[in-house]
Amino acid sequence: MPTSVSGIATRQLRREFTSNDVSTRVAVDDLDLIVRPGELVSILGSNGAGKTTTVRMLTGLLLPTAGEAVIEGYDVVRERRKAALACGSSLGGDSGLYPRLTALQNLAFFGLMYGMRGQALKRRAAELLDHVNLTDRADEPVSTFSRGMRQRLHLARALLHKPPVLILDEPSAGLDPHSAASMRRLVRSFADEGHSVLLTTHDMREAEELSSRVVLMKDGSVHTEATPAELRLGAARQHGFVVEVIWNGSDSTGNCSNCPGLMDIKQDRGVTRLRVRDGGMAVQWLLAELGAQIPSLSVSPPTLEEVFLSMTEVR
Ligand SMILES: Nc1ncnc2c1ncn2[C@@H]1O[C@H](COP(=O)(O)OP(=O)(O)OP(=O)(O)O)[C@@H](O)[C@H]1O
Repeated sequence: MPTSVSGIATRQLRREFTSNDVSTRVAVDDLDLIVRPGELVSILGSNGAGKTTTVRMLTGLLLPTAGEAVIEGYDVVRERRKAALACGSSLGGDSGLYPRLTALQNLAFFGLMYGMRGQALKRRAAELLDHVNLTDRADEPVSTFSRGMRQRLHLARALLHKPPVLILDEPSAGLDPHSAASMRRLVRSFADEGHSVLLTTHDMREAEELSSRVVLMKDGSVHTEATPAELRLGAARQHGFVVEVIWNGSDSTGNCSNCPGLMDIKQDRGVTRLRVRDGGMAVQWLLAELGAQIPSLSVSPPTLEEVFLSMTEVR
C-alpha cells in the first residue's frame, strides 16, 4: 500500500477470532476501505457485521490477523505510535478518561500527551468543552458524569489536537437529541475542514445527514458502498418511490387505483401511501385527477433505513 496515502486506507484487512482452539470466526474479512481527507464515511451493519472490530484494528487496540491498514500513511501495526498520534478516536465505554480527574484536567492531561502546551491548550480545551456543552461541569470529576456526558467528553478528547483522522464508534449512542445534534454539527464541520472522519452507527438518519459515503458491512466485508442519495435512488429503481397524500375532507384513496406505475397502496392513520415506479409521473396524475382534494403531497425514494432493511434481510 502506498505510504503517501492521506486519511484511512485498508487493504485485505482481516481479523479472525479462535475460541477453544477449535472454531474460527472471521470478524473482518479482507476489508478494503478508503476514507479521504474531507470525507465523512459511516459504516453501517447489523450486530456482529464487524464494525467495532474494524475500528479497534484501526486504532491499534486489536492486531489484524492479516492485511494492512494505514492512517495518514502510517501502518497501524508497524508504526503504531505515529498512526495513533495522527488519529483521534472515541470508542465509547469507560476506558480513555480518568474518572477522578475533572473534565478540564482530563483534557489538559491528554493535550500534554499530544504535545500541546500553555494558552493554546487552555483555549482549545475551553472551546471544546463549550462545543460539547460541558463548560458548567468543567471542574467536576468525570466519575460524577452521566453516560452521555462521558460520551461528549470522549469526543472533545478525540478532537483536542485537531488530528487529521477521526474515528468514532457509535458516537450518538446514549446522547439526548440536543447533544446528538451538536455532536453531528461538530463532527461534520471537522470533516468540512478537510479531516477524514470514519464513524460507525446504527442511526440511519444520522448516517444520511452526515455521510459523504456510506459503507454497508455484512459478514465482515463491504456489501455496498455509495452516497446516501445513490443508495436511496438505487433502492427506488428496485422498490419504487413513496408518494404520501393527505386528503382534503373526504378520503379519496379508492380513486388512486388507476395511478400510473402503481405498485402498492396503503392507508395509515389518515395518510395514503402509494408506492409507484415513477414519482414524477404519479404526482402529475394525482394533481390532474384529484388535485382539488389534495392539500399536501410528497414524493421520496425509500429512506436509508428501508434500504438497510432490504439489504440486510435474513432470507
Ligand atoms: N473478542 C472476541 N472474541 C471472539 N469473537 C469476537 C470478539 N470480538 C468480536 N467477536 C465476533 O466478531 C464478530 C464481529 O463483531 P463486532 O463487534 O465487530 O461487530 P459489530 O458490527 O460492531 O456489532 P454491533 O453492531 O453489535 O456492535 C461477531 O461475530 C463477534 O461475536
